[in-house]
Amino acid sequence: MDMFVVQGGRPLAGTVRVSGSKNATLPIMAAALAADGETTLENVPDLVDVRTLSKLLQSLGVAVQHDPSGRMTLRPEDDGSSTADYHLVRQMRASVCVLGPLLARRGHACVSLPGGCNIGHRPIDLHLKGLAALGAEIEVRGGYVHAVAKRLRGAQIYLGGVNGSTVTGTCNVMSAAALAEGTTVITAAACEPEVVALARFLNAMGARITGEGTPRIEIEGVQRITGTKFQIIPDRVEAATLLIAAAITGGSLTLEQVWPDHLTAVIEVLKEMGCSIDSAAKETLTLKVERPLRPVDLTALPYPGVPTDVQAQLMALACTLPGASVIRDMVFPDRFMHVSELCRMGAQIRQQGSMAIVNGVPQLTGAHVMASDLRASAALVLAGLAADGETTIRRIYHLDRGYEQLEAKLEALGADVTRVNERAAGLQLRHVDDSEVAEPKKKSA
Ligand SMILES: CC(=O)N[C@H]1[C@@H](OP(=O)(O)OP(=O)(O)OC[C@H]2O[C@@H](n3ccc(=O)[nH]c3=O)[C@H](O)[C@@H]2O)O[C@H](CO)[C@@H](O)[C@@H]1O
Ligand SMILES: C=C(OP(=O)(O)O)C(=O)O
Repeated sequence: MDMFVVQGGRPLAGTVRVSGSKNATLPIMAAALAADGETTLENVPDLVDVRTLSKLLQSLGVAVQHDPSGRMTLRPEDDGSSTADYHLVRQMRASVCVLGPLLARRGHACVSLPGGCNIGHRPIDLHLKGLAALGAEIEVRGGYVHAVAKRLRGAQIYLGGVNGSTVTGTCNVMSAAALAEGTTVITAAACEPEVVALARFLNAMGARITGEGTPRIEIEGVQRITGTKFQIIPDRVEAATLLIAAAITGGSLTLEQVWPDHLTAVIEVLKEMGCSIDSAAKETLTLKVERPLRPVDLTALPYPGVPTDVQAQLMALACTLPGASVIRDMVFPDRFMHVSELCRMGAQIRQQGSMAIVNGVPQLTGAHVMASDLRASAALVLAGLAADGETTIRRIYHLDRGYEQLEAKLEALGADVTRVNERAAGLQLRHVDDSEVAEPKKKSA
């Protein structure tokens, strides 16, 4: 297993290009399964999740090719399996997105209950409710969802749950309804840009969807959809992570190939903290730290609110600002696995239910920490960039699921982040003597 070794204390500076969005790519790849003919996607990031979904789609009879330029072709064949196996599905949440397209295209689907980031309870009841409303017979047996429907029928579907709507649930139901007979109206639909991207992709394939990006999506079913060409949108979560990396190191950064409109809430929070942000140039964002930053009070909410996928990274930043910040997560109220690891680095955080009270400390210190999920990993990297001395972050396989070349991007901005093999480093650590543990190694530059 790999780990990151981060030497903290270097302000980031420079320009970096944002990769294609993981969470837009995955449901779009899954929807390509339901098309006649070949689809070509551009700007597909090279991530473990993308490779896992490629394998899953191949197991379902889709020929997938992804070249280093970011172009991916997907060519579905009619006679593939309709069983999405546990061993692939358990590796990532978004694999559940094959359920709707498989059912709509092949009339039956057998999909393992998904895995994904350990960020709290993640049921798929709303996905199943939506597909059942479209006329599918659904049974959960032996850890698999078994769904059957000769032809789906349009319906009125309310997708609101206790914590808001569901992003991948909206994707699943929308993809299935695209091929249903008659009209479907989804209310309390998720409004995330990734849902909008999927709707536009389906429309480019011949679907008839309106209202995407609002809580009411209307879908007029069509007989067939055909393969198309489509450009994946920039990753707003990666963009936010990089902006916070610049802020936490007191540096400056220009992001290219970014859609600032997708980052309005994050930009507002960073401005409230005191960062200077300029988005005048097209598809570009510049952040500078020109004065001491201030603590904030923020709540992660469904789009257009502050994304839950950026909550951990903002918490890392709050740990370094003098005064008390309050951070809540209303989407995943238990998404605080990063708290204890940040505290290992000297952070002062008190968690009360779905709220964390962060008392900023003058200086985080390097430590051995463990990543628990994708965005928690990113938060630990950011904390490491700001810490005094060396931070080692284990289990970065979580990070590799969703960040393309993060260490290379940070290195290009002047950070010192090295990927090392954990086994080799583990041998070294066993030889660390007591004096080094009592007095952590200081940064070298
Ligand atoms: C691959 C992907 O796109 N993942 C994103 C997607 O996950 P995902 O689509 O899994 O997240 P959801 O939007 O479904 O979850 C939002 C909330 O609804 C609850 N819920 C969800 C489904 C359901 O059937 N019943 C139910 O109660 C969840 O437990 C959670 O509290 O949106 C999340 C919220 O923006 C992001 O953090 C994830 O990065
Ligand atoms: C939680 C995430 O991913 P997933 O839904 O695939 O677990 C994420 O991207 O932050």
